[in-house]
Amino acid sequence: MRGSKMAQDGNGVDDGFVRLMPKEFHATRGVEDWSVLFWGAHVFYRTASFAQAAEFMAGIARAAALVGHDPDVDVRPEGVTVRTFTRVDGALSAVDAALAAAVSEEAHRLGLTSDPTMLQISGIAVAQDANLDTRPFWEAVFGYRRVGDEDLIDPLRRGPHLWFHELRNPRPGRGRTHIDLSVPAAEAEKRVQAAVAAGGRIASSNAPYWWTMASPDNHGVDIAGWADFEE
Ligand SMILES: C[C@H](O)[C@H](O)[C@H]1CNC2=NC(N)=NC(=O)C2=N1
Repeated sequence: MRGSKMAQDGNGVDDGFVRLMPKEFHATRGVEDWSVLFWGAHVFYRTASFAQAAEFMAGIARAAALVGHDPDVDVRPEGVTVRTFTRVDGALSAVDAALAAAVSEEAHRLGLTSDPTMLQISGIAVAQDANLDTRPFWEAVFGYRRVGDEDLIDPLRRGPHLWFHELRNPRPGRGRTHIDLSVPAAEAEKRVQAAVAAGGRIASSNAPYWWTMASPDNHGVDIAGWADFEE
């Protein structure tokens, strides 16, 4: 599958850890609230206030200290998003499952509930001619760093990543860049249907792994659920 992004794109980086595939991650007890998207395992818990989000943040910090692995955390008054990964390309290991379970325990202690419909990772896919390398330009413009041969990422993992792929046959009516959206597997098709209801079109379907969508004026968006089922 084209989608074995994370497997292939450890990109020669063998950090000597035992990779936990998404299917194995999901088989771990206590991580039921989590989804595996591009760049790691993610969860979103709703909070009633910023103060409650901060209280949860303190619990997350305790969980991280206990497990010995630090997550990325996005704190908003509406809720808290947590991401864990082991390798820079988002590949997981057992420690991510342990941290995920510990974070969920803290959330449940506070009575928080997760909402997977709030999870998504967006990226910009840039097509380039086979013998052209435009990565240095994009690296300079964004101030991004390389991960493997195909991706550039925000060093603090905030903005969308850039993915470089070869421009295959010219595709009139579709530009040289498209948007990638990685969502929980259970959300992908709903998102496709919502996009169609809003005037979009399915240009090609690789259901349930990914759909290539076109906006009413032919901008491309790929909606991907595959990261959540990789075995
Ligand atoms: C829809 C499809 O899953 C996406 O276009 C994938 C394909 N493979 C990919 N591979 C890499 N390395 N980065 C990506 O962002 C990416 N996106």
